[in-house]
Amino acid sequence: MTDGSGDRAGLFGTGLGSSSGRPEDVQLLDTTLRDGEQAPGVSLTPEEKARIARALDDARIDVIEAGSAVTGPGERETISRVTDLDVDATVTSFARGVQNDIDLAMDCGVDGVNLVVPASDQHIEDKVGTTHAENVDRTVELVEYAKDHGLWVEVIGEDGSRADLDYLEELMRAVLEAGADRVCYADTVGHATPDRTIEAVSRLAELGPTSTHTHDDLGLAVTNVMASLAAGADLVHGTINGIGERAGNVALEEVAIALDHGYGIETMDLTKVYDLAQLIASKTGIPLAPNKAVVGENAFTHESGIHTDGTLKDESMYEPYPPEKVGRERRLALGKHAGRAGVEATLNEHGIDVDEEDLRAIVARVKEIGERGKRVTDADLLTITEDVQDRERERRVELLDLTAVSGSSVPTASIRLEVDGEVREEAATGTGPVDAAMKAAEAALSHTADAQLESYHVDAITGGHDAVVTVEVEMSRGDDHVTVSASEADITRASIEAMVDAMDRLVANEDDTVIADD
Ligand SMILES: CC(=O)SCCNC(=O)CCNC(=O)[C@H](O)C(C)(C)COP(=O)(O)OP(=O)(O)OC[C@H]1O[C@@H](n2cnc3c(N)ncnc32)[C@H](O)[C@@H]1OP(=O)(O)O
Ligand SMILES: CC(C)C(=O)C(=O)O
Repeated sequence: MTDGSGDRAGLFGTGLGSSSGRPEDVQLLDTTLRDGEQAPGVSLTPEEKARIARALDDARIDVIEAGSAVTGPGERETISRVTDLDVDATVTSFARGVQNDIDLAMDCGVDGVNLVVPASDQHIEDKVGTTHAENVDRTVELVEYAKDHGLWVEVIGEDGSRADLDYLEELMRAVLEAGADRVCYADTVGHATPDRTIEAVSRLAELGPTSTHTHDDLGLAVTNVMASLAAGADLVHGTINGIGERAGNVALEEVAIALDHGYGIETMDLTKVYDLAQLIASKTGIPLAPNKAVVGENAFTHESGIHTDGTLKDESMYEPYPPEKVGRERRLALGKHAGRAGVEATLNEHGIDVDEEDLRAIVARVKEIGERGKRVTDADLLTITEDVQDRERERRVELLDLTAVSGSSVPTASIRLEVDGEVREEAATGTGPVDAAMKAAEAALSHTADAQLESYHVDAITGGHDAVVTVEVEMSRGDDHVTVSASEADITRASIEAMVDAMDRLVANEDDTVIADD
């Protein structure tokens, strides 16, 4: 579907995605394992890099920059693990304008190098301490050396966006003549405007195949990629989730969806994007902002009554593209901005019909809770509805007792539950007391085996080490989903209360035999 602008005539009037000679075939270079890993505090193990590289390859990324071989022996081991995978993508290593960096990259078995040389006066004179002429000569020699060793070579002019453009052009012309496969325009400090980007990239693209490497310091990373493509670049460097130095690199998933949706240009397999984003967030420890485009938790969640009502009438009413396109699902949430349509639809999902009068009362109560700044879970909604309809809730799963022990020995927990009048006891160990308790609860409820924990969130409501925490869980059983929250000073107890409550809600309408012990 290409319905973003409805206009394939072009970006900035240049004809991106049209038949005007601008690239329709755009390739992606993922540098999550190199520039992404340069985000402070991130260090991926060989196993993690291999797993991420495999996932990037499955998502049809064209080039994987697996790291900087010069960094050290540990990094070389991780790069070698990636090259051992024998993926379809071209696997490269960063290398400075130093022969030893190229040799170390080759020792890791890479297909190519991203040869990074200074391009701006500041980088040439003050950082590397060379001259403009010597920089050209040295880079040409290194390109010839790398090509003689059978490598794919991309020459990156570091700080290219602040370079003198005549010099940048001279440098890049020389390296292409020396056999480099492509050159790369680098907005190293994320300083460029789209106009500057178009000016620089169009000059390089006249010389030969040109890549673009943008950073988000001004929030212009995606715009500058689009400007680069419009100016003739045909390969985009970026990272999944936009992680990287300082404010990060351009997020490849944002580039990929913008090209697909806006211009009908296909790049990576978009259906793999969400799983990739989760993998990178969990392995790097850099969480996704809820409002992050494409992969943020809220990207396809609708709370406002007007939006929810519109979405229920036509799914595309408040979405630029369907969530399934990027491997996601649409969700409706309840809170202060809820309206009748959304509340009624959520109740119907739980098999509950309400009349107009009850619905009005339920909506008012939902808004009241929302106004207190609380997320309104399914369990909150069901409790409100029972109250409004004057119905007693008969619990089928109840927590009787919970003990969790942690410290210098292996965390252990034991749990006692009552399920349809029958007492069940289980114990388990885990990575921490919450994990141990959740495992014990899962074991005690294993007769309801098909229930899955879909998500688990913790928020501290008050500050300090005696803070009250709210745990929100989402559980599913077949097609049924339920969200439940519980607040306690004890995080283990809050987790188990939420989980047990969710199970109780999921089996509420089931036949007695479903959770009977066998
Ligand atoms: C914009 C970017 O993302 S660039 C990539 C950043 N990535 C990294 O820095 C990878 C991790 N880095 C490292 O492990 C180390 O910095 C190493 C191994 C590369 C170098 O370590 P050291 O020898 O201790 O040098 P140090 O880190 O202090 O300084 C960097 C050196 O690289 C040189 N250098 C920087 N860029 C380039 C370049 N493009 N070409 C050649 N040399 C360069 C600097 O001039 C400096 O050399 P000097 O010590 O002779 O002045
Ligand atoms: C090494 C280069 C490509 C880089 O990361 C940058 O310029 O930001």
